[in-house]
Amino acid sequence: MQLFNSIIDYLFRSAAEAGPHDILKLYNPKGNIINISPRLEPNTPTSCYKLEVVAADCSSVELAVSLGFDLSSMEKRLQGLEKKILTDAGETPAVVYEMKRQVESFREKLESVEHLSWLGLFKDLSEGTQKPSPFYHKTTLRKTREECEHVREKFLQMSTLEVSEEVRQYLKTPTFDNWQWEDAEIMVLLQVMYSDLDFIATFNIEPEVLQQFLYEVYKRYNNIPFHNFKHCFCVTQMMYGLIWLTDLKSKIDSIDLLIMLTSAVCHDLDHTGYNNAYQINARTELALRYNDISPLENHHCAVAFEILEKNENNIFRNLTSEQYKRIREGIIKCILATDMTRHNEILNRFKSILPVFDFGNKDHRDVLMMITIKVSDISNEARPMDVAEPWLDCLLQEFYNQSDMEKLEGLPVTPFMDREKVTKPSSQTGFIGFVLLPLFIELANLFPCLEQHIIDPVKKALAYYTEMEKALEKEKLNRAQADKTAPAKTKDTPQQNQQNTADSLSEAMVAPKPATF
Ligand SMILES: Nc1nc2c(ncn2[C@@H]2O[C@H](COP(=O)(O)O)[C@@H](O)[C@H]2O)c(=O)[nH]1
Ligand SMILES: [Zn+2]
Repeated sequence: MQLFNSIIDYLFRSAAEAGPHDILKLYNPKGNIINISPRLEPNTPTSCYKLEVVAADCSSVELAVSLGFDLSSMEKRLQGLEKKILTDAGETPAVVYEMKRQVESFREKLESVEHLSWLGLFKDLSEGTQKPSPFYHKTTLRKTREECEHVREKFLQMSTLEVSEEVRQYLKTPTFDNWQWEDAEIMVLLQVMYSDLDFIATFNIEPEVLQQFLYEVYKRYNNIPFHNFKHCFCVTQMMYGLIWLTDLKSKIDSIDLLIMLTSAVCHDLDHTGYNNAYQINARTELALRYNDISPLENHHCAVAFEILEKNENNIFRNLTSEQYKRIREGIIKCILATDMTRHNEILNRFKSILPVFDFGNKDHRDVLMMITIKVSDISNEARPMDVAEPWLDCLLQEFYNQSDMEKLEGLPVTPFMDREKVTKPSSQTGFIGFVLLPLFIELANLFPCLEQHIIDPVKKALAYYTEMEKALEKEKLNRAQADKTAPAKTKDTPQQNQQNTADSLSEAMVAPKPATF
């Protein structure tokens, strides 16, 4: 029976992707908690059990240490006391019931997600604001007023300075290194883009209005690892680079270019660090508002137009209503196109028109604009390795945060975000090979000059991560073999393990073989 119970426990843990110390709660169709046991009635599609994972073990040693007492042993003592009183007095006194209620309520508090952060079981919150806690969507997500004011002041001071010709040219290339620039400087660089594409003169955009618009945009990007203001800048800067590299100015009109650049600026406004799958599964306010249809992208777009609604931020305020209508329609199309679930649909549309592509055809231009924002959005790997790799770290940090939260909340865990399944190389080889390159190659089919700028570096990145993946696999095999052949051998220390992996990696990196596509 003991063995049976363990197997059942194991099965439920595996199904829920719960860790060995997580608490599993099983509810019957009426919503009552029931025991997980071999005697459970089979469920049916109309009478489902609900399985909930709570990632805290109230009987764990760590918890007892952090609380200063052991909740489980307290419960046992209470049970013993209750038994004794019952035998002595014949009935359980009210005070015991009250104590039991208090212990139960405390246990419930401990098990709820909101309270795990202060226990420090999952994250050291003293790490500082650079690394947000996994609970950042509930706490530190928004920028503070002081932070915004400080950046605004700096930006306004800097915006009167002349940006050198050297920087202006560098800004037009995909090799641009965003990590060298702080947020106020980034705002100046965005201003330069509007200016050097002649938008200020063509659309009569007052400098103060552009500054106010950029400031509002800055404010509405959150302090999260990846989808932050620096990501907004990188996507916009890649879009800007593509416009120059392909000489789009000579092929399409300024309004389309203005749509493309502004869409990139606004495309992830107020991202909370949790993707659409999470929004939908967690039934967030956004998913409810947008009926599960691209909730994030709809929100980014709505926030953009909310900003533009205010006259003092409205960079399009001197345009005719016809022009405004066209811009609004274009921005909505572009931002909605960044939902990756539409990737194949948009790519296939582009592929079908490529053989007859006509810059004079509005439908063709619309698809091209969607493709360029998509390329810009996922273009980190087209940048030099020392610029791209930190972005991957940021992305994985955000992914892991989401999957941790999904586990805590008992939601389906997004597989490509699971820290137990995804590594840096495994994340990139699949993404580059199946998503990024096929998309980039099609854009380069229309503009062959892009080959050296965006395809070559991406191929290098793929080769790099393919080798890294092989090295990690090799290291894993070596370790498994060593464990098998020398079971009595003392285990490597974490430092030794790290050294072994580093040795395998450097061995593999010396002569990377080009990957095949
Ligand atoms: N594994 C990787 N996934 C990536 C990378 N760059 C982007 N992405 C994924 O695409 C979406 C882009 O859309 P966004 O509008 O949300 O920015 C992003 O969320 C990731 O899921 C990458 O280098 N590797
Ligand atoms: Zn993005």
